[in-house]
Amino acid sequence: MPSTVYSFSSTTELSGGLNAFVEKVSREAIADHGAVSVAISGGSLPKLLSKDLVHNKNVDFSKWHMFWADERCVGHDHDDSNYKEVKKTLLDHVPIPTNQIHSIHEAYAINKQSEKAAEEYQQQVVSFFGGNGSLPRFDLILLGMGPDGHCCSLFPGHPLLQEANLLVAPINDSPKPPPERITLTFPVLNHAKTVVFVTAGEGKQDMVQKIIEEPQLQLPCQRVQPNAGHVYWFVDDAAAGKLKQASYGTYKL
Ligand SMILES: O=C1O[C@H](COP(=O)(O)O)[C@@H](O)[C@H](O)[C@H]1O
Repeated sequence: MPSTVYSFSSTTELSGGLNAFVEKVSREAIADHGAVSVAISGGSLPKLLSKDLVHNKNVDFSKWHMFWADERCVGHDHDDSNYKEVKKTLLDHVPIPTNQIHSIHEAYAINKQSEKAAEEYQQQVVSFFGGNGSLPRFDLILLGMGPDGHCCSLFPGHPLLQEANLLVAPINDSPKPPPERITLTFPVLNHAKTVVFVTAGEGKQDMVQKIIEEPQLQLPCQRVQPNAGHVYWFVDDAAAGKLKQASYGTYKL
């Protein structure tokens, strides 16, 4: 099924729409199974997500379980840390219980032991979802889009795009620094209930156009196609600047 694209006149409007959408996903997940499993990536996303969400009293954050869609092998207080950015923008302001925040093993990350970090993180994912052999099904995966079309730490042309067994994979040659990282893999992304890409700014408009209107390119973001879920794009008008009008609509609750 094609993804749904919502474009907003500004990043302020985008954050407002995303806030309303996340509130709805959270409410539905809690009504269905009493908890919300969320995976989030880094970059520009955490700030766009958190602007209004941190003030939203209709979201029951006590039921949230936070995971990272990808993480860099650095300490939690390093400026490259996706954990640090999410902590600063979101976790420091909302009441998610600390034992429901699933971050990368810091010692492995500091020592750039990406294989061990990925293995340990996969174990955290399996422990939460249950290790009965079935794939984890996240309620919500929030992703950014790199200007080259990457998502998580899944880069164009990289062998990790073919990874079919691991849930969490190490990478030691990320073309975007730092080179050592861990990432959720496509089997996990494509088993999620809801995946939301969030991207803004004119610098992203060429890639947004390619991803939405040229599916044959098979860029990493285009390979996110949950088999029983849906992909949404939340973009501002600057990022949507090269899309045909027919490719997007305006989000209304
Ligand atoms: O390296 C990364 O980049 C992407 C995109 O970041 P953005 O700043 O262009 O939004 C991000 O989604 C990913 O988590 C991160 O590790």
